[in-house]
Amino acid sequence: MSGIRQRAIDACYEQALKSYHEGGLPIGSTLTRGDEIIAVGHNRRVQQGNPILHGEMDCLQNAGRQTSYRDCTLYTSLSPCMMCSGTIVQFKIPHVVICENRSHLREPQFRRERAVPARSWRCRRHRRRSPLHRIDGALHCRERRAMGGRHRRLNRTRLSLANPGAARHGNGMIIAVDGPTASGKGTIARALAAHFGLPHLDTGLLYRAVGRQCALNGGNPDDPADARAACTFPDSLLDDPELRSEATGGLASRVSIHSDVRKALYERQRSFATQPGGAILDGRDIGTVIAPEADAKLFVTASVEARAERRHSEMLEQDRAVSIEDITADLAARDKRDRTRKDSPLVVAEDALVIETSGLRREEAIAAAIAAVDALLAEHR
Ligand SMILES: Nc1ncnc2c1ncn2[C@@H]1O[C@H](COP(=O)(O)OP(=O)(O)OP(=O)(O)O)[C@@H](O)[C@H]1O
Ligand SMILES: Nc1ccn([C@H]2C[C@H](O)[C@@H](COP(=O)(O)O)O2)c(=O)n1
Repeated sequence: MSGIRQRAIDACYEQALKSYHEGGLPIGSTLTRGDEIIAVGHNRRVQQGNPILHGEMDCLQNAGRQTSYRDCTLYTSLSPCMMCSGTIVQFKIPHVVICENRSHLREPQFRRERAVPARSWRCRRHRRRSPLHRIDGALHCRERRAMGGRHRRLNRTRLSLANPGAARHGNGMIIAVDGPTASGKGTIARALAAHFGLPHLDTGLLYRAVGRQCALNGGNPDDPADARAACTFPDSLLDDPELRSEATGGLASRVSIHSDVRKALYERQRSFATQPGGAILDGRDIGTVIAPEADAKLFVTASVEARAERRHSEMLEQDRAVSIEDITADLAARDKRDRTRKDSPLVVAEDALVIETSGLRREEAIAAAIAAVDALLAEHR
């Protein structure tokens, strides 16, 4: 990454941290021209009791009047709000670099429509483009994760400071999404995470990693000792595309019946759920075992037929020929195993809202889930 970009991103972070230490919201911003940092600023809404002093506004104010912003780049530690996006358009700032927007993605459409190029990041080694992290420059995935990670940690802190509802447990808002295979819980959980600005964990992936590791070890997933031994899988396995396959889903369902496996994975899920700033997790036992104190619990479900249809379409898209009958039989077997196992079976938590998605399009299911969470949070207030 070029020197100025690195310095500007570092300056955003330092400004965000400064605000945090002043008791404010940790959001920082930097304005650059060529190789020079013209100004820095940070959110001072709390410190000054000024509702419009966002990080970007503070930075632009500190820069003073500029005859033109044509050759400027505005860096911001978090996705700019409508007011700041409007100012960016008004000042004709041609480039915006968003250091981290997984925690909170705001007004991307507004900026796109008005042709403000928020630069997307591309891995210098894999040439993959990331739609989420918008740290510009030639970064390798790992460097990007480290850069975005520290901004994300601060941004999560921002959520608990900015959203009093989210601080109900002094630990941030927890949303639990449970449901059977292919019910759409992952789709809903990811959309809720973007909407509420929360980090998300797909807990099924952890069980899939155990199942896969067990197979790689040449173990038997039905044997408790073999399954337990597979719990020490390396983190890199979580990136293995094979984890998403139906075969691994079946292995995951088999290893997940063993209490030792569930115990081994408990702490990882629990600490994700209780991290400062809150979290959203999807799985089978989030609302009942992992985070029974969750602020909002959803149980997402759909008929076996609808779920089999969805899986079938997914597979056709991937050019994989499997009959719908085979998929239906596999789903039914996994449902039975997940619902009837002794330890932490898939059940609807008493205080969960059920969302039946069979007749709902994706967007409708997401809208229903957002409305349900809003209703559950309103109940708590
Ligand atoms: N309401 C919906 N209508 C149609 N298709 C949907 C709907 N919700 C999700 N899908 C599609 O169904 C498939 C399964 O959805 P998703 O991965 O969200 O389910 P899941 O419950 O998280 O599955 P898994 O148990 O494998 O983690 C995906 O291809 C998704 O795009
Ligand atoms: N919290 C969880 C998450 C998953 N499992 C098991 C049961 C599932 O069949 C399997 C794969 O999950 P998926 O990726 O399809 O959501 O993992 C569980 O027991 N508890």
